[in-house]
Amino acid sequence: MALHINNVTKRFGSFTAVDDLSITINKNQIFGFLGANGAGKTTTFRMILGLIDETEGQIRWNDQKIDYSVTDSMGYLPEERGLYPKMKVKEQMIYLGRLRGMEKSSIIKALDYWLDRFKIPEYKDKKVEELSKGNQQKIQFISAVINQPKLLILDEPFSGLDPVNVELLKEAVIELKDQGTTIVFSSHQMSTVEELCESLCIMVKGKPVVQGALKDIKRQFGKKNLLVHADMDLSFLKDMLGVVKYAETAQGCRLQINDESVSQDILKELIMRDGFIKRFDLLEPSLNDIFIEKVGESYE
Ligand SMILES: Nc1ncnc2c1ncn2[C@@H]1O[C@H](COP(=O)(O)OP(=O)(O)OP(=O)(O)O)[C@@H](O)[C@H]1O
Repeated sequence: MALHINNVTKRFGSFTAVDDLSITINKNQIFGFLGANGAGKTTTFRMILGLIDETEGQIRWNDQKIDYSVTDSMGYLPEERGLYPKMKVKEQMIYLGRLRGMEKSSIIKALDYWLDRFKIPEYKDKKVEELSKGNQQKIQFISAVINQPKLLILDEPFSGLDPVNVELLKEAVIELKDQGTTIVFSSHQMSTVEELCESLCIMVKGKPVVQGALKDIKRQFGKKNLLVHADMDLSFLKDMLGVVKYAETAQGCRLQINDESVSQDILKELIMRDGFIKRFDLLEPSLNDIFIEKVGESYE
């Protein structure tokens, strides 16, 4: 099972919101969509779900065009959350589950499971408007997964959640992946994307500017981070050849360097200066570094 997005473009009038996007997302994968506000993530999700038509190109789920015959096996957490505030959680879930062709008994069984999982069983008979924003979000997530979807699309699922609930949701996403669900999500939380996704795409103005497996993206980025903590004035490091960024932090000096070999030059220089070196860590670039460079260029 795979989701194929082939040369997809979406125009609204003369404005191009998604520009020649091609991606394959395999079964059991968690795929991340990143991009600045307005980059085209939500538009892509709506096309995947068949809510809007692509202007050019095609999207296929298991080689099939996405229409009503397959949407029962999909789950969607939309960016504009859409629960009925006056309806009780249980009634709402029964309504949404029935729309997807589920039996009432299996809806209740799944609802009980997820409410327990999210540690909110007491909200089953509460109206949605009585719940906090974070708890409403968990209910919205449950509504997206109540039918055990094969393809799950989550638009900003972690926004507005406290760190404990982010963890609960991350665990749920991993569990669904392990059970065979293909998950596509967007997020502005780089560390979460880094933890969950093997593959991702960074979009800028509708175009994919970075795409592929996270480990390859990091390798191709080339630059590395270096953390140096030593009993000496380290400010000379900012003038060394190959040092792109320099910042003093509580843990020491955090540098971005052009490539690994620069770290050897720095180490030699530190040894020559004869101060006590407490820490010298060569680190992979973070997704945040990559995002800021790639998306930042588009602001210039
Ligand atoms: N129905 C529409 N008509 C006209 N323009 C639209 C429509 N839907 C989206 N757009 C435009 O397409 C662009 C992409 O919007 P989209 O919502 O896909 O971005 P996004 O990456 O999800 O952004 P965010 O991170 O802010 O949610 C935006 O410039 C938006 O204004």
